[in-house]
Amino acid sequence: MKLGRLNHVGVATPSIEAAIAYWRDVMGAVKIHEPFDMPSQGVKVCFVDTPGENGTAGTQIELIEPLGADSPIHGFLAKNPAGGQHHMCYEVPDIHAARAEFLAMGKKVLGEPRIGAHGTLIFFVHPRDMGGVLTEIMETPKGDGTH
Ligand SMILES: CC[C@H](C(=O)O)C(=O)SCCNC(=O)CCNC(=O)[C@H](O)C(C)(C)COP(=O)(O)OP(=O)(O)OC[C@H]1O[C@@H](n2cnc3c(N)ncnc32)[C@H](O)[C@@H]1OP(=O)(O)O
Ligand SMILES: [Co+2]
Repeated sequence: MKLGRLNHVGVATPSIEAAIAYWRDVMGAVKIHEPFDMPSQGVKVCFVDTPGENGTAGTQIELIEPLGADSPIHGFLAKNPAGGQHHMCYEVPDIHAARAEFLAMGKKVLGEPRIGAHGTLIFFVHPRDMGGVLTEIMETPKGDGTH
């Protein structure tokens, strides 16, 4: 595996609306994208841009709020009612090769690759096998790399 770009840090929240106010008013975020629902993934999502180097796109904060009774983040918020750092997402050039590598290392890969919030294939690796950090792997978006 070759460590790729940190695409986003996932932050779970009970309220994206309240989290937007925090990132705007406390943290001074200047680019907060429109929230959108991902029913297939059981979350509402909102991306907050952080500044990159020399005009390049920086890493994003991915705010996620439960959507529906089966949301995979209900358990996390039950343990962390105020929300908190939920996952880290790294880019790879080939999602299928990356998945095979994690499986070969005996890591618990969660489910099959599926379309994530940036419209490319993603998968997750269980925190128990990743130093306690829920890890998302996503295929690098094609195109100019803007969000
Ligand atoms: C896909 C759209 C978007 C994108 O970027 O494209 C997203 O990122 S959406 C993000 C939300 N979706 C997911 O997180 C899917 C993958 N997650 C899961 O399948 C579950 O959350 C899972 C299996 C990691 C945990 O499920 P659950 O909380 O129901 O299980 P447990 O409560 O039994 O937890 C087991 C064990 O893991 C610890 N845990 C749970 N969540 C996290 C976490 N986010 N970070 C670190 N550790 C976590 C939990 O404390 C338990 O530990 P233990 O020591 O066994 O008590
Ligand atoms: Co994510």
